Amino acid sequence: MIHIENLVKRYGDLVALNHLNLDIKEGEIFGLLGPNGSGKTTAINCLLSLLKYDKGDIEIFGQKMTPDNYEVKQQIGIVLQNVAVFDELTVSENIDYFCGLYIHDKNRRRELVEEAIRFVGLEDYRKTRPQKLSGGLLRRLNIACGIAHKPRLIILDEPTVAVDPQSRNKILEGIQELNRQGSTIIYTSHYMEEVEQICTRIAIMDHGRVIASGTTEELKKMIKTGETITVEALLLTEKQLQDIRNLPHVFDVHYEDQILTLRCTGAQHNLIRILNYLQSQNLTFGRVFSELPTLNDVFLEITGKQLRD
Ligand SMILES: Nc1ncnc2c1ncn2[C@@H]1O[C@H](COP(=O)(O)OP(=O)(O)OP(=O)(O)O)[C@@H](O)[C@H]1O
Repeated sequence: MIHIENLVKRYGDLVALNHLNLDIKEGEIFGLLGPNGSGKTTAINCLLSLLKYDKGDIEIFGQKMTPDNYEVKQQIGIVLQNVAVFDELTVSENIDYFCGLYIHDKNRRRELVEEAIRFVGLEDYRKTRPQKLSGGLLRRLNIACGIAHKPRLIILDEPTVAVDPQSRNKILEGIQELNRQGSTIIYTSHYMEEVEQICTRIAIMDHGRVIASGTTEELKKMIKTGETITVEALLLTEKQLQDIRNLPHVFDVHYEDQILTLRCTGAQHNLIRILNYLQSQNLTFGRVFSELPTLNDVFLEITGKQLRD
């Protein structure tokens, strides 16, 4: 459905997109995950022909994307980072206005506006003006305006930045429902938990390039970490740390502020082995937990830095 090939975008000397390649299929909730400044917004703006790029090709629905390809643009719903609604219109009127750009039948539009209001949970605010809405509710209105006409493709650029948990859940549920109803979704975020929760396929970006892509499971299989074990409150000597490093399947040991973090390859009994060792040394310890790899581990192993840096 979307094909991006060798996309290069420079802002002066800064290379914001460095030969970006992406393929997105119909029916996906496709997550574009990357730290701030990795090029997600630039990629979306180029995709929508809102921004000129230096090199590369973009195809949407099998057609070359150009600034005046209105046939393609008609089928895309956009929710950008900056809220763009009219202060002088109410919640319903705003949604009706944006929906009216695509749907001319008044009765059909009434249904769609009502559905969009329910989608984002703004039933109690139909007649409220945007200035009276909290940040989270305003973002929900922004989303309703972008999706009410039920486009074939919906692009959301960091829709949950700075929203309260209730609004965030409502937004994530709404996106999944839109996808069930037939829209393909592109979702950019630097929150890996969100991307992991809703996206069917993910591309991880860094420095304007895709550094890994696949389903969450596929991404996690690309890395060495199979399990991360954390043990709280210990007093470990250098000799003991060395013993721990030498335990089978342990490949990275970090000890700071009396918290021991071990990264192990996927194998059975890693936790038992470390607990047995601690017990054999008569060491006291507090909470112990074992976690499966996260997308942050994927990012960490590929780039050497945390996603949240
Ligand atoms: N108009 C601009 N002029 C100059 N540099 C820009 C401009 N817009 C973005 N950049 C730079 O391009 C790079 C990519 O930015 P972009 O906004 O696409 O990243 P992002 O992944 O969307 O980040 P964020 O999550 O902060 O939105 C960054 O280094 C940014 O500073």
